[in-house]
Amino acid sequence: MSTEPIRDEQKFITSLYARLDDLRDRAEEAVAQALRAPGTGSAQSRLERDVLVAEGSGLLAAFNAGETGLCFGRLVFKDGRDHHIGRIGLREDDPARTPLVLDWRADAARPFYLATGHEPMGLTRRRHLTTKGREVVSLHDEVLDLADRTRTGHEGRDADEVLLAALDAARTGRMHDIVQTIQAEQDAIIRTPHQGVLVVEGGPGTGKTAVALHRAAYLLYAHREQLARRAVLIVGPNPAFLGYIGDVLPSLGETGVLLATPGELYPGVRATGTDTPRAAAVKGDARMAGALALAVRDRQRVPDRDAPLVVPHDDGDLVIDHDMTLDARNRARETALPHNLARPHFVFRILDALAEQLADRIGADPYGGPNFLGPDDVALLAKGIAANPDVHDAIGTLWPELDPEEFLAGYLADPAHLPAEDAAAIRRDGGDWTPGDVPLLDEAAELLGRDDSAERALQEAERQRRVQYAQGVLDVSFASRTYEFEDKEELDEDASEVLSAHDIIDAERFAERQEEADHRTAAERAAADRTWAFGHIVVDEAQELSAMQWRLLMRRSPTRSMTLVGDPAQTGDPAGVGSWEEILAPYVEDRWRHVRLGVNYRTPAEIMAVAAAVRRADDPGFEPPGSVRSTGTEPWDRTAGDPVAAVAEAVAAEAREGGRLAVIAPPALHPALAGALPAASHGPAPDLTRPVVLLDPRQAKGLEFDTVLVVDPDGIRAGSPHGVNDLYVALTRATQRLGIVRPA
Ligand SMILES: Nc1ncnc2c1ncn2[C@@H]1O[C@H](COP(=O)(O)OP(=O)(O)OP(=O)(O)O)[C@@H](O)[C@H]1O
Repeated sequence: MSTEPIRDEQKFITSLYARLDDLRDRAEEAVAQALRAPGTGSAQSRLERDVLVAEGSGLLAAFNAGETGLCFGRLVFKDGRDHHIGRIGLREDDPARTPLVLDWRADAARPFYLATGHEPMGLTRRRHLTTKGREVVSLHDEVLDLADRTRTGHEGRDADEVLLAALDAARTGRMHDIVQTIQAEQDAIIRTPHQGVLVVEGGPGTGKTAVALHRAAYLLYAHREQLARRAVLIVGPNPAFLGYIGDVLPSLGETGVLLATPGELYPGVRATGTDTPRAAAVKGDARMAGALALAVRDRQRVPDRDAPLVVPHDDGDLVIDHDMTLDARNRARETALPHNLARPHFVFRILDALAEQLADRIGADPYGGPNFLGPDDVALLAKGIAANPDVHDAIGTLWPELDPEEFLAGYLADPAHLPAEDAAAIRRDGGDWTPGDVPLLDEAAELLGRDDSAERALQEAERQRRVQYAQGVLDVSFASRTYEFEDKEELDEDASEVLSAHDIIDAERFAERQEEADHRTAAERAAADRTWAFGHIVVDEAQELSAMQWRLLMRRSPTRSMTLVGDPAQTGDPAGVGSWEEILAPYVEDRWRHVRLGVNYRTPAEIMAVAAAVRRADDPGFEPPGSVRSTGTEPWDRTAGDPVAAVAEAVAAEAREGGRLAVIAPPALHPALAGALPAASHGPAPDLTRPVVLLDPRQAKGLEFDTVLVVDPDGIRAGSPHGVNDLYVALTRATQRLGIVRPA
């Protein structure tokens, strides 16, 4: 094998890193200088500093991402074009700003993922470069033009060699990006236009999570301005999963993303409680929306005919009676505003009616003539009544101002408008909020509304002033841009300055940053704002979400720009919704796209056969996704009188193989197993980077390990209404070896 091509590539890679170092130094210096600058303390100087810091920080994140695997591919075209492909794009420091390496997301990089012998897309050769640190360790060439007789000695026998090496690599407890080996079917999904709802379905290990994350990175690249402002939200099933996937986007240079579990989507509330499966199912059901709406109406009361409210007043008692309240309530409800926003209508109506009542009494002509009081007198009376705190207290008992948390706590203590057994399942007096309560709090917040009109008007006027100001500063910055960061289609010169200040920050966001106190990114601000509208939402394990959680998420996505990935065969949550049609019809009818991934990249064929047999017991026609590889290692299956001791023994034996190992067992066995496996990480947020972790099947969702031991499969299956799905999930987590331990 010739070493010359490796030497040549090494020379190129070394020069590329020199360029990266140079750009990084400059960006670092720009940030440091901006922060050091004394400034005048004026709004103008603060804005200028923020432009520089934002620009420098965005570039630094991308440059740091480039440190590992900066360049991993090369495309040689028949027409003489020759491009290197990398994690980020960089340009030469010359007047022509010659592209050095293309961003993997650029259109020109697509043949790297799509070209085949049948459809070479103009390529003669595609090269995969494998690097370790800054050193080129191997090359793998694919010749796509059979007429091309040049040979480098690095032509592989098998085009999938690079992919298989990636799939076979030992796991680290953290998901890695797949930019070097994205498959054609995955590439198409990653680059699907961002408008509308895209559902990505596929069995275990088909790369749904990987594809969803790369799609987020692609959309941030293709629509940077819009998405940097509105932020991208990624929803995953539990904190361990979010930790597992948390490195992928930063490794692609993207940081403007908020990762959250569904239980974290109501700012200010930490859902630390747990619901019974029955309570979770009731709370997740769409009927809860109706029940809560009725419960809010219950708080809009009318006194009985024979029990009006009487408020003593200087000019005689004020009587708030049935008819007066009913009329005020109807008027307020007719506004169709949320409870707290309709409240002023109710209040004014009652105050008017009371003023009339008093006027009728005081100014009545005993001889039946017109009232003695003129409009000014009545207005004065009304003013007096409006200033009377007792009147407001009385009105408050009829139409109180309500806070979502207080309201929901009250509702859960005595749940109304539900069948008795459902109400009993969710009844709770006090205690911690649960993930199932979060969408109910959000629903309550929607139904109640917050009367912040005065506050908003003031803020808006101030914001407009700042936006105008910021636009001026940005225009100055745009005119004097200095960076050569290549980020887009190489031929599209105008679009190549994507990471200049204009793209990282626009006038609106920038103006917001002008407030000294608020230097947060869009993602940070989104995390704190219940009414935030995200630019795009990715939902992983989407089959787990309840109807109520969907209502919450759809409110966060008014444009319905969403990527939903999931597998109905893996549904574990008792509140999970049955079909995509059922989930989506209320929001987008049938206007959504559905794509499937059909190849299992994780689980070897031997393990998949065992997992599929479990499902076939209930569903003989069940077809799992085909595994891309087999390892020749058959799973083992043991019955043991002392399953805990058997697991400890098996863990010790498997440890010799190295890599990461997970013991997946029903929660009831965890205390005993944790005792027998002192080195295992376990609990609500296990450390997945440890060599051994102990998980229950729900925690294992979305994760993968070199070796998996499934303990008491029958117990897992019997453990919940979706037990068979939980077992299927547990059995499909291994990339190399699977063992099963059954209690005798
Ligand atoms: N094109 C690819 N190149 C390299 N690795 C890949 C590729 N596609 C998927 N993988 C790997 O396959 C494994 C499974 O991918 P992923 O977790 O995204 O699957 P999934 O469909 O979300 O699985 P599940 O539904 O079981 O959680 C991961 O290790 C992922 O990195």
